[in-house]
Amino acid sequence: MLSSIKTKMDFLEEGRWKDPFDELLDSRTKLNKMNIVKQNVRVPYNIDSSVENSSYTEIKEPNYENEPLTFEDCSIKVYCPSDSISTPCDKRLGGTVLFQSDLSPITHLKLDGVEHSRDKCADTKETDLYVNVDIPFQNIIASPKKGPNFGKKRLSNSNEMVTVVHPSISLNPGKWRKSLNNFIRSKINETNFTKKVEHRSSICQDRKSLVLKGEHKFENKCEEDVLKYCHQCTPLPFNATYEQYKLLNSKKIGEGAYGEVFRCSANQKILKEHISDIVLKIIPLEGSTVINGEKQKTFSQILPEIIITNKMCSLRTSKTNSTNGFVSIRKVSLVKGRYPPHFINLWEKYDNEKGSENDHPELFGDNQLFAVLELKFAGSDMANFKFLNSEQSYYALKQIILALAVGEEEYQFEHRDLHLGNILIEYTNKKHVICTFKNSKLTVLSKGVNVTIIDYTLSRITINDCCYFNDLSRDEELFQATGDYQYDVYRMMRNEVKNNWSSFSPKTNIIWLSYVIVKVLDSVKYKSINTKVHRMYINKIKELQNIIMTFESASQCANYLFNLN
Ligand SMILES: Nc1ncnc2c1ncn2[C@@H]1O[C@H](COP(=O)(O)OP(=O)(O)OP(=O)(O)O)[C@@H](O)[C@H]1O
Repeated sequence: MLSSIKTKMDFLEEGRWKDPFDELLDSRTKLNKMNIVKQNVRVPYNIDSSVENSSYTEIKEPNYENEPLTFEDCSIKVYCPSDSISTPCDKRLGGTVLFQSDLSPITHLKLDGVEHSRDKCADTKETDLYVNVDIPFQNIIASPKKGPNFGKKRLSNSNEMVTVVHPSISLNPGKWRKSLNNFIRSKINETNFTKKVEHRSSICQDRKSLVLKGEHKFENKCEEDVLKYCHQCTPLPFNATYEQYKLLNSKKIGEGAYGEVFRCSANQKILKEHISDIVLKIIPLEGSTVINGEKQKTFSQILPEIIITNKMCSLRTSKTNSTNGFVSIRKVSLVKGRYPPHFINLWEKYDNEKGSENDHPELFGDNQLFAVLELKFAGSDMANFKFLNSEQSYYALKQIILALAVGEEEYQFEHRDLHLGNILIEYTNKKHVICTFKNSKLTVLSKGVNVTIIDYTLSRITINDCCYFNDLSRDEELFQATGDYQYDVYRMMRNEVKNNWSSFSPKTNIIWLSYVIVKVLDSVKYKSINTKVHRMYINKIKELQNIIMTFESASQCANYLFNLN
């Protein structure tokens, strides 16, 4: 089949592949160049899990010779007028790791240098699993033991903050920024860490986030807007809003650099709306307490996540273009107060069983604000899901392509961080997954699985001529990591958008699809691989792999896969 595709392509005259959508893209590019479209461009309010705003202009070169480096020395500071930034805080992918780059993906510091030590991972059996860790921070304490609580800030019995230290580093694809941040924190004793952290805005702070102003002064009324999205006038008391008896079968299921994620069923007698299985993503806001090594998100940084999540969810009921492929949000709340004890118990249980990389939520005080995103539970991430065989993963892939295509059509959506941790899979009894694409009803076989895309930290959308995006143009460290195709993808995206992150460049979705295809072929888990059907669909996926980069958008790819014009 592949050879026939190739042959066809060889003989087609130029432009033959273009459909009306391509033409639209062409003219959009022209219009963009002429500065006619997108007069109102909002650069992201997206923040991500690892970076945040900085508000400096100076780039300070550390004085290596005369004095020890400090956190301040290590930070490249970039002026950013108001809003924030973000970063991919990726998901845990379970695989191993490694930044083989000489430069720290976060700090731009040369990781192998000062003392030429190679800190080998003590906690892994793989002999070549190491990262050069000569970070030029002083006061590094390498503990000989690694416990489950390594690297975290905790309250000691005497109520003093202590840091548990661990000796080695192991950075996974996925939430790499979080991992490295934790690693650095854990290598620094508490006194110095606390002192230094007060004087920095982030370990990895050189990403700017701009707001190119549109018609209304969005950034000045972000708190108001967040409250509006919450349908509230003031923050609600945290404990009373999420009382234990309202939630059944609660469990912590995940964590990000900012958020803690709990799963529970709403008690139907208490909550009228019927959603049986919900996820609470709890994100501290606006406080001065540094948490998980990062400053807390601001209203202006959380707002885009709320807006994009809402918009992508609204595609479920949209007419011309609809899909269930983006996570469903039930509501969002702004709450205030200490972390409720039942959530603390769940946090500790998770920590004991799995080991948390996050700080203990007891750190939060009485006046702490939190955004609580109530999402529908959507399964486990693709890196941890075990597919029956490649037929199932092939149809999961088709669902992803369709969801992205629908997002492109409706909102000029680009996900821009579609690693396996941001693709959730759950079992379904429904035979088909249905969507509407450019007014046509399309049906994909589910083969027993349903796919949901989450985490819009780096995403880009256009709503009413306002573009929300995350300006990665100064985010050098994001483009320096190596060790997994995921990190090449960030560089490929940068080339594609020519570092103009506001532009609609749906090819980025294609680049991420090429990554997903590679993972489906090479690293996702399968129950059964010695079957004819598995081999057959592996070949089909390989055929798709061979042509995927010829498409300019997920939309164009969907046209091809579904034989549309
Ligand atoms: N709707 C959901 N259903 C099931 N699991 C979820 C859902 N949302 C989040 N999770 C789980 O929680 C984890 C953390 O969620 P998420 O990535 O949204 O947090 P985050 O704080 O944005 O992370 P980061 O910013 O560090 O990337 C996910 O990797 C996933 O395992």
